[in-house]
Amino acid sequence: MSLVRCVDVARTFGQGDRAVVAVHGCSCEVAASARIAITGSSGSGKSTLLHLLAGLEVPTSGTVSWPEFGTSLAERGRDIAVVFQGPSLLPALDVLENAMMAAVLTGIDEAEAVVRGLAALQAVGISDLSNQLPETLSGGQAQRVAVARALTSRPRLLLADEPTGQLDGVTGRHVMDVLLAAADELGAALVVSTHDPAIAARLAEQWEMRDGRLFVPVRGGAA
Ligand SMILES: Nc1ncnc2c1ncn2[C@@H]1O[C@H](COP(=O)(O)OP(=O)(O)OP(=O)(O)O)[C@@H](O)[C@H]1O
Repeated sequence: MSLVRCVDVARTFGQGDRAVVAVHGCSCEVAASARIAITGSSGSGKSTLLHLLAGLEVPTSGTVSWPEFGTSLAERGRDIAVVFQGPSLLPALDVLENAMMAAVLTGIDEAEAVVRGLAALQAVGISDLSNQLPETLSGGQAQRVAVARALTSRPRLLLADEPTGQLDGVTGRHVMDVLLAAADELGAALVVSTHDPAIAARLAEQWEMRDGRLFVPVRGGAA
């Protein structure tokens, strides 16, 4: 069962002489139980591919489909969660409100969203920070809130863009522990883009982006 199917997908930014082809003719599928690392150097197209898988970028050509999810953005929003690269917390909301946000936006009532938010903050190890504002958090703490937020909608597809990129080794490993445990508990697919070979090695499949082209190893064989 595939959650996402990309067929000959390309994404170009800009036009004419300034056009940058971030992703070239990429075909791939994400299975329901997948654990995938997308590796590659800076600028190779990892974030663009992740955003295409999430439906946050529209392909310039080719098709992206989500056979198991609804066709509307709202329906997909219930099943797909993204941990973004870089700061993504809303500064006026406290940690719990930020964590609840994904659940609230998918129509979960507030009392249930609070329960889910607190459970997610506990899972990432920062429930004691619930009432603090993002400006008081370290980078590692903020990233854990971003992970907690992604969990509160109980997604079936969890996409994380360099979730450990700004973190020290210990904190990064803990964030990966949380993502892997959450994916197992939710029964979700997990796709993580990363520069870090040690992080990539924790996922069952390694996909590589090189200059916008995707290389997916053949199962049980050579790349
Ligand atoms: N919105 C945009 N407008 C113009 N160019 C873009 C845009 N987004 C990405 N690009 C370009 O597309 C290419 C791929 O970028 P992308 O961010 O997907 O790579 P990446 O592998 O995720 O890089 P990094 O590891 O540094 O985050 C780069 O040349 C980048 O400059």
